Formats: sequence, C-alpha cells, structure tokens
Amino acid sequence: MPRIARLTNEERAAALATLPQWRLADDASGISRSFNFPDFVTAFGFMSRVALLAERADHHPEWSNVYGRVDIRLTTHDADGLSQRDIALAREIEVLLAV
Ligand SMILES: C[C@H](O)[C@H](O)[C@H]1CNC2=NC(N)=NC(=O)C2=N1
Repeated sequence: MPRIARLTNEERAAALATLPQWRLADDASGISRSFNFPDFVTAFGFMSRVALLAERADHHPEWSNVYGRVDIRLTTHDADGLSQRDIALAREIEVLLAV
C-alpha cells in the first residue's frame, strides 16, 4: 500500500503545465529532464546543490551524469508513480537554475 498519493490525471496535467521542460514518461510513472553544462565541474556543482535540496526534502532523484550532462528522473518510490513530491523537487531545481 503506497504511503504517498499518486497525482490524479487532472493534478498531473495542471502540474506539468507549469514545468514545460520536464517530460512525462510514457507510463506516467515519473518526469525527466536533461541538463547540459559546459563541463564536468559545473555539472557536478549543480548535482551537489540538487543533492542538498533532495536530502532536505527527503526525496531523491534517479540520475546520471556524463561529463557536462545530467539526466534527472523524478518518481516517488513510496507511491509507485508520480506524486506532489516530484513536482515540488522539479520546481526547486528550476529555481536553482534561475538564480
Ligand atoms: C524513508 C524515506 O523517507 C523514504 O524512503 C523516502 C526517501 N527518498 C525517496 N525518494 C524518492 N524519489 N521516492 C521515495 O519514495 C522516497 N522515499
């Protein structure tokens, strides 16, 4: 029994309308975005900042890094799908990039 509620179709559509850079998985289980930085150090600095956000939120990304590229997928394991926690972390990541 999932401990966190999955978003309804309506909630998901409304949330994703505010996150145009994020792509919904075909099975709607999560959202993903790729980030490109000029080099590894910049990419890893970004990952460090995301890691602090994730730890504070107790919500952790699935991700990979190749040199300057960072691929992030957000899904909620405790909900077996997409929850408000994923949306909240995606928004925080967007704020990080905006400053
Ligand atoms: C015990 C702890 O709060 C949970 O395991 C948290 C940790 N981070 C998590 N991260 C993600 N992405 N999904 C979760 O369900 C989740 N659960």
